[in-house]
Amino acid sequence: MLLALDKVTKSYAGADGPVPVLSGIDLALDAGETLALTGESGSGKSTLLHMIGGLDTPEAGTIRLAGQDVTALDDRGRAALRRGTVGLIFQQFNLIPSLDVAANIAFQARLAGRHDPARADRLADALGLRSQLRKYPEQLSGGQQQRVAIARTLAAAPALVLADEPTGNLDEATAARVLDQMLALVSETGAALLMVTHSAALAARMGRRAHLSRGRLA
Ligand SMILES: Nc1ncnc2c1ncn2[C@@H]1O[C@H](COP(=O)(O)OP(=O)(O)OP(=O)(O)O)[C@@H](O)[C@H]1O
Repeated sequence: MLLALDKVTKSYAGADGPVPVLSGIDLALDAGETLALTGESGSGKSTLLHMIGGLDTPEAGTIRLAGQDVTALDDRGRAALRRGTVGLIFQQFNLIPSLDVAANIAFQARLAGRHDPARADRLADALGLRSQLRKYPEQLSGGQQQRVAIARTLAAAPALVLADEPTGNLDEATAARVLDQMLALVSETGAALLMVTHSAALAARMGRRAHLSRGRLA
């Protein structure tokens, strides 16, 4: 089992006391599996991804990832997890403004000690970034920046890709093509993919689907 969540619970402070967001989430994901996570705006999808990626901590419950208890790690341990095991693709692309596209794509793979120029090239081609490699993030459109962020994560070949609406800035045809690439790469490396999406068409192409509502997964 690559990822196992056991009774993960989280609430945020509200005006009248704590407001529960996640109420005992159980979830298991094997290497190679792909899961679409759907749910209304505000249902807690990003909160769940942040906790799996070690960016936030649950109040109760445990998250085991690649044999480690994420909830028991200190800041350094969680940073190491993000560097080596998890790839995060968020709605904010967090590209490095002083690096060109090629260097942005290679950045995480280098940190993880897994830079493979051939894989980086292949991803740049597959995601339609070949002619953008010497440009800087500010010279790109939102959709191009999003594709660089996706290429950067996949180039590092993480065991688990966590993606929060990774194709939200792309038109339907480009989104479908980018998902093809994500699915091809995770299948090639045996990674698992957990992707938040509002698109039923994209969700239908994932191996499994889970819906988050009222703090619970169904
Ligand atoms: N740091 C925070 N402090 C207080 N409340 C928060 C915080 N982060 C999230 N929330 C609340 O928790 C709930 C879940 O937020 P979250 O961003 O996880 O939802 P989501 O399903 O990802 O939504 P969307 O689809 O709109 O991105 C929301 O009601 C939000 O207001």
